Amino acid sequence: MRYLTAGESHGPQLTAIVEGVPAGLELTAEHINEDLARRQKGHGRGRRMQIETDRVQIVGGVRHGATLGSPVALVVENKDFTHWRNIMGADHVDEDAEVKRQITKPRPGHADLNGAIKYGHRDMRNVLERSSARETTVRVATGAVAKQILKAVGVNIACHVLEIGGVKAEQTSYQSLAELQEKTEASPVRCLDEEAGQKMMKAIDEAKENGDSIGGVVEVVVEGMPTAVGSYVHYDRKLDSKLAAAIMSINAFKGVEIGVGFEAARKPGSEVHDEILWSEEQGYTRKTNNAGGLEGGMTTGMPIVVRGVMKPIPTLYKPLQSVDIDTKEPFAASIERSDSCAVPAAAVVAESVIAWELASAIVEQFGSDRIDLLQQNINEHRKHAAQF
Ligand SMILES: Cc1cc2nc3c(=O)[nH]c(=O)nc-3n(C[C@H](O)[C@H](O)[C@H](O)COP(=O)(O)O)c2cc1C
Ligand SMILES: C=C(O[C@@H]1CC(C(=O)O)=C[C@@H](OP(=O)(O)O)[C@H]1O)C(=O)O
Repeated sequence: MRYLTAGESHGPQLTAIVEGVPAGLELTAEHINEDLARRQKGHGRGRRMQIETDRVQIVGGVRHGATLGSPVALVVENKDFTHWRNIMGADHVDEDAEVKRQITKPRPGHADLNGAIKYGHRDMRNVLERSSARETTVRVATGAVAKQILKAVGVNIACHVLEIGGVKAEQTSYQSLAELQEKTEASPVRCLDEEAGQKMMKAIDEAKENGDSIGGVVEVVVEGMPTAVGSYVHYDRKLDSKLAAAIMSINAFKGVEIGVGFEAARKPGSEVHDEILWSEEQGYTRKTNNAGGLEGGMTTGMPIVVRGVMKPIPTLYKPLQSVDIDTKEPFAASIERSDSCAVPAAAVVAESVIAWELASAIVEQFGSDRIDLLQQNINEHRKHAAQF
């Protein structure tokens, strides 16, 4: 499967075209809207989220709640566009100098300066409109399609927040993914540990009061993946490399860990590698899951555990120093609105991009035209792996 997205943050809409979705998959706007709403939530979001109520329009590839096998086209409208119609000039040319006023002051931590140099834009609005994380809206929509594929083959996925601004969740254990989902959905910071969640909210409020911003760590957990999905034979077919790239593709994400991740550097091999067990009922299992469900670029059948670190939001009310590209004079940027922390929202984005990679790997390995054949192939594969 593959997809492309198009659209600017303050343009009329975001669009995604998703190709290779098997025919016969149950898919409605409701499935997607649920995740779009989850992405909008979270303590620390700015005023833009009060303007938008993200809803998808499925404009291709689906009839009467099921996919056709043709490209699935998804649209999410930017309500804020009504305020930006003239500035964006998406459908007309406006010669009014005030309307076309250029952004010549690059914001540290954003794509502004590098993007302007790369594409030769003297007006950095031409960069920031597309580099904005507004695009994650349609990536969550494509992730919701992927989640329908995962659901059809018995794979469940959830996300939660482990850390914000140095406040760590102490209590991170849960009985089931359903419990994890339910509890974190009720938390304003998507954190399982209520007490830590309160402290995280306080940290966000304090950062905001100080004109600052904070980042954090999110975790995605996946259960029910068949064993031996992915490959070890080529760098670009290793599933762990695809998951890492997916996390790193999210705006503001600066690091990724799978399983024990960086902790592996501080432990001996005997405490890192997951010993192999076999039983009549369960087939092959592992004593531990330090590998986070991946070995040799393939799934082990144990839960997949991926974490990502998000840097603090770069646009600050407390201005950072930069240089005007026209005058070359230094200036301290002031801003109108921004999120002060988007870690809870970014957790949903992380869940979506991981869902996409896993569903793609499944479709690639087990066939792609019809969801019923895909289900049959996976059932066969599960039997093969258990009896192996
Ligand atoms: C859900 C989400 C919301 C974000 N909101 C903002 C924001 O309001 N203000 C801002 O400056 N950056 C925000 N960012 C981060 C920037 O988009 C990001 O730092 C920027 O595009 C530069 O990319 P890089 O940090 O990956 O290098 C957000 C990121 C995500 C994932
Ligand atoms: C619009 C979203 O996030 C935006 C991401 C973003 C950025 O620079 O990445 C900047 C802000 O946009 P604005 O400048 O319009 O307030 C956020 O609101 C969204 O998540 O849907």
